[in-house]
Amino acid sequence: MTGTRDYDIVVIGSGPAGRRAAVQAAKLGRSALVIEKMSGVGGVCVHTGTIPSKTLREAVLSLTGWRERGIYGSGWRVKKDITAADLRARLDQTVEREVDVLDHQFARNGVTVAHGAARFVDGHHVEIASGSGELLRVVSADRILIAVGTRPFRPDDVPFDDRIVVDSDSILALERLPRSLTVIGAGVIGIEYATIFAALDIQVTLVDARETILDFVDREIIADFMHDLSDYGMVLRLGTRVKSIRKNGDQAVAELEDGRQVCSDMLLYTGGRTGATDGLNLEACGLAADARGRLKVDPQTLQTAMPDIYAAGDVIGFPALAATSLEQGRLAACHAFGYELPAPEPVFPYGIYAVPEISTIGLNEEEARAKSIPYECGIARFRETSRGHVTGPGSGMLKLVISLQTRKLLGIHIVGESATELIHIGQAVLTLGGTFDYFLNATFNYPTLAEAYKIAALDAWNRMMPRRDGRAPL
Ligand SMILES: Cc1cc2nc3c(=O)[nH]c(=O)nc-3n(C[C@H](O)[C@H](O)[C@H](O)COP(=O)(O)OP(=O)(O)OC[C@H]3O[C@@H](n4cnc5c(N)ncnc54)[C@H](O)[C@@H]3O)c2cc1C
Ligand SMILES: NC(=O)c1ccc[n+]([C@@H]2O[C@H](COP(=O)([O-])OP(=O)(O)OC[C@H]3O[C@@H](n4cnc5c(N)ncnc54)[C@H](O)[C@@H]3O)[C@@H](O)[C@H]2O)c1
Repeated sequence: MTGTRDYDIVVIGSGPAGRRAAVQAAKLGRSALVIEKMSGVGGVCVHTGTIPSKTLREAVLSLTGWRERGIYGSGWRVKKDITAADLRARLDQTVEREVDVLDHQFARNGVTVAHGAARFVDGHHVEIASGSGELLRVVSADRILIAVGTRPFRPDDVPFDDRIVVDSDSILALERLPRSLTVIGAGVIGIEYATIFAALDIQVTLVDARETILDFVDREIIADFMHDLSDYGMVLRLGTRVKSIRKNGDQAVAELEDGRQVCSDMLLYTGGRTGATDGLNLEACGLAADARGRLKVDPQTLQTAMPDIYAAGDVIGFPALAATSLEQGRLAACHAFGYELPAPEPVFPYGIYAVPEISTIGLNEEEARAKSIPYECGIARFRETSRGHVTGPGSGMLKLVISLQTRKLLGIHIVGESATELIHIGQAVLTLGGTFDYFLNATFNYPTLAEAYKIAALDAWNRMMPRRDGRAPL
């Protein structure tokens, strides 16, 4: 405790932004209290978002033997009759371990955790209430960080019952595996779940009002990805809005604006998320959220309009990733206690844990063209790497976008096995301002998927090099 207030910082929410901020404050010798309304710490990230969805994906890939199907054939299964209980068992175990690690991290660093819902009394006081609304205590702090995250957007006209019509929270309580699934919303969440369920041989229909999916990703990568989706037999209904969703007995029925109707055993609605600011009584501290419950901050410092109140993580909107939320939490805590950090890297990677994975950083080909930057691309197919043959994943590609003027890497785009890990090799070269010559000259372990970088660099080099016979480059 410093001065007259109870804590140096009170952090509302224990997701990636909140937990990183609290531990950072403690490392700076400050007293920190984390208020969390769920019974376990970790936030949406650990309980309903990142970790559960990635665990489900991993459970599905191991139990179905997905990665070995390229070797043993499409009928290969590690376990026949996979049940919802099989998936939930792995889910519960992973979440429990994550919570344990975080509890221990807080304890080791002297961060106090209070369970209950936080609500502002004024700019330096917060009350904590129990689940039933009973006031437990009021705490004061010099600084407050709002890291309350988001929750699934649930429109009033969608008949959610968390059994047949579910959102990305309630799908995790899955009691049975449906035979058919409709996913409304082909954002990152919708795409990840659609492909995870398709890998279980469940008939999936994916619906989105937009004509195209994942518009921030290089189109050639998406074309490769779409090819895999049609290989699963996934039905795509793009460019059509959902007019109505209803239940008919044990089926969900979605009426589309183009007149078509989709019936399935389960419907997953993933049409975006809303900032969880409504219960915070923001007026009491002089703040207001926008129509989607989000707060505005100074991107350099993460201060809100009230300088002693910071906000970080999904509650401040784009890019709304666990990865970026962690960094924002650290930045906010450092600024709050007088340690100026450089602003976050403007270029950061995206990892989409669909089946197959997609990962991307920097400019894609369409963006390079729109900016009139002269560029060349280098492409490697995973089937060109020996590792691809040894381990099985047949499909996948890595694409480099390279400046023709400077030879610097402008972007890296990957679809396929381990894309979210492989991207970080390219990220290091790109953010350190490296040229693609690094990949031309470096020796790679063999056989590896990372070798795809070298193959892609050679591909670009072949096209950029003047030919001895005077003909145009290949
Ligand atoms: C299905 C899904 C998959 C995802 N996959 C990925 C991924 O693969 N990679 C990635 O980088 N990101 C992913 N994300 C996004 C990632 O989960 C979020 O970016 C991240 O969790 C945001 O962290 P946060 O710190 O803002 O808080 P959150 O994790 O949202 O947690 C906020 C916490 O605040 C608590 N809280 C809210 N209001 C109060 C209150 N009044 N009092 C006390 N506590 C309160 C909540 O109970 C919650 O525990 C995914 C999200 C979803 C939904
Ligand atoms: N791997 C990752 O990094 C990861 C994974 C999951 C989620 N996330 C984060 O979670 C956030 C939320 O993801 P999301 O997928 O819920 O939201 P989103 O806003 O990205 O996507 C929602 C989609 O639903 C569509 N849609 C909405 N209403 C519709 C309707 N009535 N009919 C047809 N289509 C409709 C929209 O066109 C949009 O494509 C993302 O911004 C992302 O940052 C990240």
